[in-house]
Amino acid sequence: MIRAGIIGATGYTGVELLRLLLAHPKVELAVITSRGNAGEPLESLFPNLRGQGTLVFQAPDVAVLADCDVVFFATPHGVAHAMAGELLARGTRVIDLSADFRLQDPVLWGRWYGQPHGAPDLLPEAVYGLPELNREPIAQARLIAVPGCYPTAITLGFLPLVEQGLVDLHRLVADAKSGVSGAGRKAQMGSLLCEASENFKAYGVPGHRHLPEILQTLSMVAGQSPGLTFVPHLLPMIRGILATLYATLNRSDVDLQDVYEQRYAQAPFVDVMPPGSHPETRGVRGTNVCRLAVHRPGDGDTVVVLAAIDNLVKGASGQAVQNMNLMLGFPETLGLDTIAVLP
Ligand SMILES: NC(=O)C1=CN([C@@H]2O[C@H](COP(=O)(O)OP(=O)(O)OC[C@H]3O[C@@H](n4cnc5c(N)ncnc54)[C@H](OP(=O)(O)O)[C@@H]3O)[C@@H](O)[C@H]2O)C=CC1
Ligand SMILES: CC(=O)N[C@@H](CCC(=O)OP(=O)(O)O)C(=O)O
Repeated sequence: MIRAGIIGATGYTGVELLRLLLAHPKVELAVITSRGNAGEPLESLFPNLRGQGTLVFQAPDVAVLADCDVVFFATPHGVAHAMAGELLARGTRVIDLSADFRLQDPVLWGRWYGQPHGAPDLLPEAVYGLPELNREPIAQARLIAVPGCYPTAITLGFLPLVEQGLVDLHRLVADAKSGVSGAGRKAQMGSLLCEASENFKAYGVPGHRHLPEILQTLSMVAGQSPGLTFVPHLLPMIRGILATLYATLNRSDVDLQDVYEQRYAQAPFVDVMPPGSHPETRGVRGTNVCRLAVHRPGDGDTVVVLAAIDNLVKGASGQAVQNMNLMLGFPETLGLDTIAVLP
């Protein structure tokens, strides 16, 4: 058994990690942290987890966490900057769900996140934890930057087209919709029931911090910088992201369905649906699966890709566990073979 710790176990991605790791056959959950609820038993915050052992929340303390083989950061941006270096120095692997190590350029990170990068010395060893792209580097890594939720759906959707140079790189469009849990559990006006229900809106049109993250990956794959218009929206639901992606084909003699099926043939968590399909968020709710469908309306030169994920699972905690499995040499799907919850 490996010993795991979760920093920020009271938040939405933290409790999703709890749900997955408590059921993981190779993991002993050793430390769960909360600053405000230290000393409280697990079930006092999460009654659904009553009966799942005797875990008690503890204050985040590197000396205690360093006894773990792997520590997950399910914390706001900047927290992993401050603590990851010491954990790594003490031999603990780090899987960070925040954006702290996603951008390779610390100056660019500072511009988008509004604070100076707190651990630029660690960036060279951080591996971007998208298993469908970086399976081998992840297996060798000590420090993983788990991709953001929108970047997971959008990158997986565009990847086959961009890798094979099938589309005009300067005219990519990602129209993406997220449930409210994407904003986290902390109190904020936009997440209130009266604000977020019976409403549907776009946000971040002038620039969202996931844009540089998506561009970093697609540029690396394409060998040049693409042009991407990314518009996120907030949907009146709790979980899920649906990304509708548009691109202009630069050749017409290609079987797009075959391209997608071949690209993801070895990816256990990417489901390329049959031609004509429309993936939906409830079809992935509670699972680590990204469901994709590729369309070419009217056999024209526009390709439309639909990508559905659960933002808290494939978009965060499930993907983090998938990374842990690869890092520790476990089967990639261990503890993640859950079936979607309806409705
Ligand atoms: N929600 C989502 O869909 C996704 C979120 N992410 C990222 O994952 C991270 C966590 O997100 P989410 O779970 O939504 O956030 P929440 O706001 O729901 O939870 C954050 C947790 O971090 C803890 N925390 C806050 N500040 C500190 C600190 N200084 N030191 C230690 N712990 C701290 C809090 O616990 P306490 O106050 O009890 O200590 C809280 O439980 C964020 O970086 C987010 O951007 C990534 C992909 C998707
Ligand atoms: C609906 C919603 O608010 N979603 C969040 C993104 C989810 C997230 O937390 O991503 P990071 O890990 O990159 O911060 C947002 O748009 O800011």
